[in-house]
Amino acid sequence: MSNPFLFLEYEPAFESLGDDYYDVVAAASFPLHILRFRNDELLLKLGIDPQPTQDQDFIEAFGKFESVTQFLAMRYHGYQFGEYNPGLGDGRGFLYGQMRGIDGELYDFGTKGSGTTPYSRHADGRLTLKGGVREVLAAEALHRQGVRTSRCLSLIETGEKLWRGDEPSPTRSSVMVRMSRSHIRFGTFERLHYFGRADLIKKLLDHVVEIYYPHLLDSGDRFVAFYRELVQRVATLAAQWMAAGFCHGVLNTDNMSITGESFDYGPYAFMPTYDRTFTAAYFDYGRLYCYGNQPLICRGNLELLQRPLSMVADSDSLKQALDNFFDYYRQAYQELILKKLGFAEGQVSEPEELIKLTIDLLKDNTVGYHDFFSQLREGFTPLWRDDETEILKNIGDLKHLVPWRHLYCHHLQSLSGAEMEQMKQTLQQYNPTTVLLRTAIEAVWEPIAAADDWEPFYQLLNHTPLRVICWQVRSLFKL
Ligand SMILES: Nc1ncnc2c1ncn2[C@@H]1O[C@H](COP(=O)(O)OP(=O)(O)OP(=O)(O)O)[C@@H](O)[C@H]1O
Ligand SMILES: [Mg+2]
Repeated sequence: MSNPFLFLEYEPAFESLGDDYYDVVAAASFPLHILRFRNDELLLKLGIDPQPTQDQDFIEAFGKFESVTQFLAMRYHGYQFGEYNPGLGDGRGFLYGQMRGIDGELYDFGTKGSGTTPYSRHADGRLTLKGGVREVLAAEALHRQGVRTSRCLSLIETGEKLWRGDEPSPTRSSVMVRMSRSHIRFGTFERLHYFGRADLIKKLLDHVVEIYYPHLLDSGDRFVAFYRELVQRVATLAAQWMAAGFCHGVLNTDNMSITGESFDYGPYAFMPTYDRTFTAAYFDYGRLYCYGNQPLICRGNLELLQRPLSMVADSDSLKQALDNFFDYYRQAYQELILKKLGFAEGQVSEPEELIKLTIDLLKDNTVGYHDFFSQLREGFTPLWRDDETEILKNIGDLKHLVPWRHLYCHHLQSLSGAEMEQMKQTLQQYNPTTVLLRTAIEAVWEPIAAADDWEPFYQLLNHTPLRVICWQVRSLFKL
C-alpha cells in the first residue's frame, strides 16, 4: 500500500504567491524516528482511511520528510510584548503543503522542530519533546472544549539532545506537524508594511479573501469586509479562551492567525482558580498577556493590523469595524458561560446578572474554576428547580452562594421539563471531565521522562470512545 501522504492532492496556494513571501528550505535529518502521536481524527477530515495508514507512513512523510512538495519557510515579523521585531519568520518550521479537507476548506500542514532556516537567528531549529507533547495536549483539549484551534497531526521523537533554559537539559527532541486553517499571521502583513510594499499587501489580501473568505468576494470593499469579519472571529476566539479558563501566554502578533484560529501552544496554561492576573509565561514579568488581558490584547493586535491594511483599504472604515470588538466579545462570552451553566441559546433572556454573580462567586472563593462547573455537571438533577438549597449542596460555604443559588433556581424555573432534561447534556458537552491543569501535564510528562512510559499521555488523549471513531470511519467509507 502506498503512503497516502505522498499521494495527497497538494494545492500550492501560498507557493503560487511567489517568493516575496517565503524561502524554500530543506528539512533536517534526524538520528531516530519514533512516532509518539498520530491524529487519526484528522485523517478522516482529509478523506484518508486511518486503518491501512501505517505508522511508517507518518515517519516517512513527517519525520524523514520524503515529499512531493517544496518546503516554504514563511516570512513574517511581529510585535512581541509591545516591541516590533523585524528578525522573525519560520525559524524552526515550514509550510509542508496545503490540501483540501472533505469539507472543501484549504488546510496547511506546518512543521515545528524540522530544522534551521534563514530565520533561526543562531537557535537550533528544534522542538523539545516536552514542548511537542504540551502542544498536542493543548490543541486536543481546546478542540474538545469547542475552541477554534489548530491541531497536531503527528509528533515524532527524533533522538537528539537539546539544551534549553526552561527544561532540565539535555532534553529530548521531536518534530511536530500541525494542521491549521492557515499559517498567515498578522505579522505576515506587518513585514510587508515595514518594507512599504502596498503591492504585496494587496496581493496577499486578495489571496486571503479568495481562499479563506470567499463569501466576501462580491462585497463592496472586500478588504474592509474581511477585516470586519476577522474582528468578529478574533473576539469570538478570545471569548472561547476565557470561557475555557485558558491563558495562551504569548499573544504576539506573529502568533495571531488571519483566519481567527488559535495556534502556537508554548508556555500556555489553564488557570486553576478564577484570577484575571493569572499569567502563563514565566518570562512575562509585567503580566502583559495574563488571562484577564486577553480580550484587550486581541483588540490591540487587531488595531495594529490596521497599519498594513490601511495601505490598501479605507482607514476610517477599518477603525469603525474595530468598534464592534467588545460587543462581539461580550455576546460570545455570555453564550459560552450560559452553556457551561447548562442553558441552551435563548433560554436566559437577561443573563448579565447571572453571569456577573457566577464570576463573582468564582473570583471571591478558592473553588477551582473547572471544579465548579464539573460539580454542576456531576450534581445536576431536575429537582434543583423545586428546592434551591439542593443546588451544589456539597460545595461548602462560599461567598455569594446563597444569592447565586437563588438566581440560578429562578432561571431553572422558567424551563420546561424537556428543557431541564436537555440541560444535563449541555452541562456535559460544555464542561470537560479532564482539565489540562499544569499538574495534569506534569503527571503525563514525568512517566515519559523517568521511564519512557507513554500510557498516561495516551489515556489523557483518549477521551473520545473508540466506537465513535470507528463509527466515523465506517460512515465515511460506507463500510
Ligand atoms: N529553537 C528555535 N530555533 C529557531 N527558531 C526558533 C526556535 N524557537 C523559536 N524560534 C523562532 O522564534 C520566533 C518566536 O517563536 P514562537 O515560540 O512564537 O514560535 P514557534 O513556536 O517556533 O512557532 P509557531 O508560531 O509556528 O508555533 C519564531 O520566529 C520561531 O520560528
Ligand atoms: Mg510562534
